[in-house]
Amino acid sequence: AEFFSSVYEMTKVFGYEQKMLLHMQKFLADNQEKLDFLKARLREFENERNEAREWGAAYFDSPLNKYLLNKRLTVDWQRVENLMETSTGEKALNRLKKLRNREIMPNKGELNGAIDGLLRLQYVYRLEAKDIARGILDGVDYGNQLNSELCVDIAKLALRDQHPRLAHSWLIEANDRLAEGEKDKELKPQILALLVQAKAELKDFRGLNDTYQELIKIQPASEEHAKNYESFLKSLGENALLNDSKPILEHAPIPEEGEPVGEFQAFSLTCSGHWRLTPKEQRHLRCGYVTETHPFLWIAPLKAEELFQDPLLVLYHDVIYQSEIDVIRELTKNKLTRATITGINEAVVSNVRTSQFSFIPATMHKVLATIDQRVADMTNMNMKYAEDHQFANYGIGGHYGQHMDWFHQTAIDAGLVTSPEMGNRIATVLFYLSDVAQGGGTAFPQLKQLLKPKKYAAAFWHNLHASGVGDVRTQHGACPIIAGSKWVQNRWIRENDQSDRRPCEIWDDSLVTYDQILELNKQNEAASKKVEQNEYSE
Ligand SMILES: O=C(O)CCC(=O)C(=O)O
Ligand SMILES: [Fe+2]
Repeated sequence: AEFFSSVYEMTKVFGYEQKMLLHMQKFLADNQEKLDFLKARLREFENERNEAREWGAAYFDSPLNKYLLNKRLTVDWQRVENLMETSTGEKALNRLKKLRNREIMPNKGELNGAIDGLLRLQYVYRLEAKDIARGILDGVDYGNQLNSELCVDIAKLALRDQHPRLAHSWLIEANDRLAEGEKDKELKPQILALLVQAKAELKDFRGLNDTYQELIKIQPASEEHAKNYESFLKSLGENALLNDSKPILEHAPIPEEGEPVGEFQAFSLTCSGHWRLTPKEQRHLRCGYVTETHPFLWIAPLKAEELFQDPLLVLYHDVIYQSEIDVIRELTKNKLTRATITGINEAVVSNVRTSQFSFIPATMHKVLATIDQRVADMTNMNMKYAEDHQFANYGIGGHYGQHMDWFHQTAIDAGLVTSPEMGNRIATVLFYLSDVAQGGGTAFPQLKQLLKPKKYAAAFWHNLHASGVGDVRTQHGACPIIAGSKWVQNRWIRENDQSDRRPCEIWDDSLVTYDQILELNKQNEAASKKVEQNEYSE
């Protein structure tokens, strides 16, 4: 059902839960009625016995009493037994079960998916477990509390997904949140055992030892713990620095200028706003009205905001209307499916892209054709070779990791690209069909740009160099949603028939220095001379 990847699905499920509540109420009412009846019988029987006791031995002298006792022990008790035997509220229970077994309902795997989403939010936005457990997400208080058991569940997944820092912070939180009751007494050794594991991965050997000692104090007989500890000591070998104590930070420090940074890390730093352009770097960027591309624009100019010049990245404001969005919502109703990414041999469902999407051809509705005319005005491109309109909805925690929109040759060769004859994706127009309450921006790590979704706006960028080579600087992704629901529309424009719109060049404009371009020209000249010579020699 993949319900966690879309708020749209989540509202449906939420509606079903309302019905489940009603069935549970019915179940309770039926059972209450039964219990009330049984209680009344119990009191009746007790009264009769008390009366008998008052009579003493004389009780059995009365033939009437004999009869009453017999009647009770046969018919009345039989009735009670029968009633006790029947399962009450079965109908309500079956209805409840049926609802929960619906396709759309979340399953255990999706519970993990929801925790994954939460961990992603924590990692990307550098949130603290302490705050999340109190219901505070990036400064906004949602007022819910996570108990110790839930914190342990989250920690387990964090450990499994190689986030020992996050696991560590969730375990500390779980420990702080232990309550008095029996249930939480069982949790304590579990928490300590997991802490030992996390501390081992974080190489906090001193802390590990201390935690282990605490663990065997409350669970001395556990062979499993002892075995884990043994094998851990062995793996450390000679160099076990058991006195090494390390303060454990919940998040890795922000990398310094020039330090190597992983791609997902760079994407995350852009999402969280830690990577951004300085005012000086942005000084040459302009905002303005665009009127040149179509005479109609003299009446209704486009509002353009330049975000980057090379590669070109522009944000257009107010380029789609509520009436159009209403049509789109109607067109995509019940058509969304879990998004996939292009894998090695096939499209695959992946945690890298958790959203729901649908492709709709422009011929489906005249509104889509109108939008395309506007896209042509915005981009000065020929829309004849554009893909179908793609609509996507992201739920809480939903995201799309860093990627390039253009196709790698390997994907084309493997036959994974639809209509490869239309060429590569020369440009993208990404419409924002909703605002997003918190998070959910579009991040371009290489350009240090974070676009906050703004309803009715659209981002436009070139994916390819003028030579047709894919431009790696256009790498981007959808940051995870903290709160709200995000709707976007993608227009992917292909290379075909654009030569009069964006003339191609033989050099690759990723070669930023002029010297490099001259060098490439020289090579090209030499190569073409060689071709000429070959032609003459034939
Ligand atoms: O939703 C976003 O912000 C970006 C989506 C995206 O990059 C894509 O669908 O290719
Ligand atoms: Fe994209």
